[in-house]
Amino acid sequence: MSTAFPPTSGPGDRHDGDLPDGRRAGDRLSDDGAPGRSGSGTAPRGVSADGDARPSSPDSTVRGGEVPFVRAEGLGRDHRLRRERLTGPRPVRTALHDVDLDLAEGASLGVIGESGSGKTTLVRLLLGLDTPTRGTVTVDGRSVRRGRGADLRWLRRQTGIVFQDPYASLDPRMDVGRIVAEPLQALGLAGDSPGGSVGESDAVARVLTDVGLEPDMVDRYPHEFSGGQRQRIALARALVHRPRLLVGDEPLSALDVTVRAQILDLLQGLRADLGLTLILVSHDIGVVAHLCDQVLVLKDGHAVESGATSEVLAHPRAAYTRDLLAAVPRL
Ligand SMILES: Nc1ncnc2c1ncn2[C@@H]1O[C@H](COP(=O)(O)OP(=O)(O)OP(=O)(O)O)[C@@H](O)[C@H]1O
Repeated sequence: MSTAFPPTSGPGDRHDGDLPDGRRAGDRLSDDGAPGRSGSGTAPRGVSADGDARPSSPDSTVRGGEVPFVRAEGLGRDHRLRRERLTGPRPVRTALHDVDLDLAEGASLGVIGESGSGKTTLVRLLLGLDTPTRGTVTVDGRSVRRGRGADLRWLRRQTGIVFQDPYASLDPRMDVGRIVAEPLQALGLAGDSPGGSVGESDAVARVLTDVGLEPDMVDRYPHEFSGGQRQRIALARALVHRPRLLVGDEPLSALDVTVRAQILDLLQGLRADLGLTLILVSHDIGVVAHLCDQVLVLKDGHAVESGATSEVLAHPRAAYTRDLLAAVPRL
């Protein structure tokens, strides 16, 4: 089903510019964006405190609210592997099995599971960075489709992404001002672009302040910053165009414990202040418990459990979830 919710419109939908798709976690981020929030997005709907979750079930859903901002239906991804012999069929590895997911605007979803369970695959499909073998994705009621003639600028404008490695994700040749402004330029939102309307230096100064950095850091280069500061820069870049959806693929795991706590608090504050919808991929169940009101547990590409985080953590139904929780020394 390609669900057609009335798409909200806003200033972000009126600009041109895009970046190529097909990136993997760790790629430089410059392909997101939305310069303002759409009308209905200003008051995040979110999920209720108890998460409005449906009963957990295999390959089931995270039902976050009445109108899903992000919806995946029957989402699956197979990879054809190389033949071991010249004859015979090419074996298939299924990275994701038919996952359904609904997430209301303003809600936060943690995607957890062991390495290789399909977390990054799911996120890449949701963001239109990879093409599903099966199923559909809609964001804000619009179909996320790749391929010839596809134009995902509208999605880039609504999305910010933060990756794991704050060292690899920042271009060492660019100063902070250029790094953070990159999405505005790439999406044609900066005032000096045709049709662009966002004052670049003001937007950069504002978002640097939002993430706890000084606006006068714009002339400095990534190597002059600590890991935590770099992740703040990456966060500033992800948010400079005021996206509605923030996606973090292990954004804290490369940081040491103290810095991790600071960035965790920062993310929590930003999410509330900016009314962001959050999808967070993390190995760290403690991080998910802190930040996310919904959780989806993946195992071997299957959604084995989903629901309100408090409920899933307190009463895990799937044996796999219980094992994951047991593997955490203390939440
Ligand atoms: N291009 C590809 N070709 C073949 N197999 C792939 C490809 N991309 C991913 N896979 C496989 O799909 C499965 C899911 O991978 P994915 O990267 O989504 O896992 P993950 O949960 O994000 O892992 P990690 O936590 O280690 O990042 C893995 O078995 C992986 O080897």
